Amino acid sequence: ANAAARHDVTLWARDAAQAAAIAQQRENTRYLPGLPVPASIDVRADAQDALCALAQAHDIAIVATPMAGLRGMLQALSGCGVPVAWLCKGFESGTGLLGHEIRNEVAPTLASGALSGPSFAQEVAQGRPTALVAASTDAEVRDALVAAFHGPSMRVYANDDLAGVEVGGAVKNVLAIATGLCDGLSLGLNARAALITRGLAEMTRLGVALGARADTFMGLSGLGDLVLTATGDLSRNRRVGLLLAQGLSLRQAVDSLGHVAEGVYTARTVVARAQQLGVDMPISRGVVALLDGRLKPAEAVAQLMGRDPAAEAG
Ligand SMILES: NC(=O)C1=CN([C@@H]2O[C@H](COP(=O)(O)OP(=O)(O)OC[C@H]3O[C@@H](n4cnc5c(N)ncnc54)[C@H](O)[C@@H]3O)[C@@H](O)[C@H]2O)C=CC1
Ligand SMILES: O=C(CO)COP(=O)(O)O
Repeated sequence: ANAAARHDVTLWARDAAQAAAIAQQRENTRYLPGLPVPASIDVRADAQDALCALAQAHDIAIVATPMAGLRGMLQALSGCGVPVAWLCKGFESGTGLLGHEIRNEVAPTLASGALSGPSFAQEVAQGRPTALVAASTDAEVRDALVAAFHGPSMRVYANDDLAGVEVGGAVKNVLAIATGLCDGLSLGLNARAALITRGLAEMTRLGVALGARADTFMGLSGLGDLVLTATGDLSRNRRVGLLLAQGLSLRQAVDSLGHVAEGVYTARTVVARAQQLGVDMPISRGVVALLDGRLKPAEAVAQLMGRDPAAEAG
């Protein structure tokens, strides 16, 4: 809706029935109920092999699937000659790859990037003020994203550190599960601030080891999205933590959301990649132990607090 105020926008959905319902009702009742889909947005469900033609009618294609759908969408859109940006935040299950690493595998020459930062979809759709980061190593992609989305209710900042922006978006989901758990166990505001701050430190360590710049993590996709997701009750990842603290099983928690909580699928990869690189990520490790059922919520907290003293930096 934000982009549609100034540009021709086509919304493509893989599910024809859902596309028809959105087109007719002018509302996505399943995923964003109560928020109008502007009449100017053309809603379609063309076959996937017709996606290229659809993309070529526009300046940029935006992929808004969970991480699990990104590979297929990049395959479908590679070779269309249209820049592509994804909104997904996470590491791909199975391969453990970030979005740009998937792109390197399936479409290495595709002009592409990520649009990320603190942005609950509901608030964006309501037109509330939001700031995003357009990340790409390709200046034309950054410019295309700014041209598409920068407007009265949305500021879009450019950043060429795609790896850093992607690590921020992926790791904050894992840390939001931890913070939801902390709040669900009523551990207090001191504990929440400590988790967010130490979480930012471990996110930054992993990002720098993966080639990102440390300052990126002080920006919108690092600190910004971490604060939003860890403290905002609209977050699905935070809700997973809150529900686990109430004693629900992981399956019950995930099923009750009705939406993807990427941190659940990303946590193991974060820890595995950190271990390969010799990076210590105690909070993420605790989340994985909890998700795997190896620790109960209170035991995960005790393990975190029981570690040896350490220097704050480094
Ligand atoms: N909802 C939010 O506030 C924000 C979400 N994101 C990220 O965007 C991504 C998508 O999130 P949501 O739209 O909120 O998730 P969602 O669970 O609400 O909706 C996912 C949509 O993708 C479709 N889908 C699922 N698997 C697919 C696949 N394999 N191929 C194609 N389509 C598929 C579903 O049918 C559904 O329409 C996630 O990576 C999330 O982290 C980023 C910023 C904000
Ligand atoms: O990424 C988001 C906001 O920037 C959405 O977070 P959740 O997926 O936890 O709802």
